Amino acid sequence: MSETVVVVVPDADILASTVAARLAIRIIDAQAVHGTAGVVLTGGRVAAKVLGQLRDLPAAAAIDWSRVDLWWGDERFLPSGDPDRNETQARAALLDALPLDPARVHAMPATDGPDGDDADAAAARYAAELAGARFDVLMLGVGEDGHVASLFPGHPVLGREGTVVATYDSPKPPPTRITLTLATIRGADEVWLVAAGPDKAEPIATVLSGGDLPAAHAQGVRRTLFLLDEAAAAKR
Ligand SMILES: O=C1O[C@H](COP(=O)(O)O)[C@@H](O)[C@H](O)[C@H]1O
Repeated sequence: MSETVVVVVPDADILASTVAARLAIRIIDAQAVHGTAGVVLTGGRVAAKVLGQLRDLPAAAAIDWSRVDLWWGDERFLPSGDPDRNETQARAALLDALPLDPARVHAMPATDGPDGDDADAAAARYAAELAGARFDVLMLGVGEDGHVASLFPGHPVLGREGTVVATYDSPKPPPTRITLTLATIRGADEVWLVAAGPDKAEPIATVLSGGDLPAAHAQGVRRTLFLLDEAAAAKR
């Protein structure tokens, strides 16, 4: 039986530092049990803050970064190095400073990758790469409209089958994106929904009261954590 836990902290800075601390411990524990840790990163403002905090966290010295697999929950389908790519943001905030094994950094393909601007082929390539992967923790930001990854409310992408899919007309730019499906998200051991700020209060309240938004369907096999600041939790 999966449990859902809601944790509220005073503000976005404290949220970022506490999520970073949780993430470090989760990785250390996963490595103790499995030898490796599988982490799914998210894009968005609070995610960048979390990664920045992890960079400066003393406990992160206990992580063997060469045995961490990094994945992404979604990606804006743009050229590699584009500042709007979630990968670029994560590299700048943290990854470039870590002794990672490049073979374990599983960025979603870019438009200048082997499939060019064919987002369907790029999504299929990523699906093949993640087949059989273990996700110890999968982090998600929550959009003002209740989207997670690039799964937008009312969008046909929600009904797509498979593990990774392309979407061509996202309401939030850029329109072409690659995203894990809800089925894949729900295969993670723990799902963490991380949200800060008053713009997130409405969707968080809707989701926690049983409303039908994409974020409401993002649940971990063992645990689902809502990690919120007071502003994001204000209307629940
Ligand atoms: O476009 C995206 O937005 C969401 C939420 O971002 P935020 O800045 O409002 O926190 C993010 O979770 C997703 O990964 C990203 O592609």
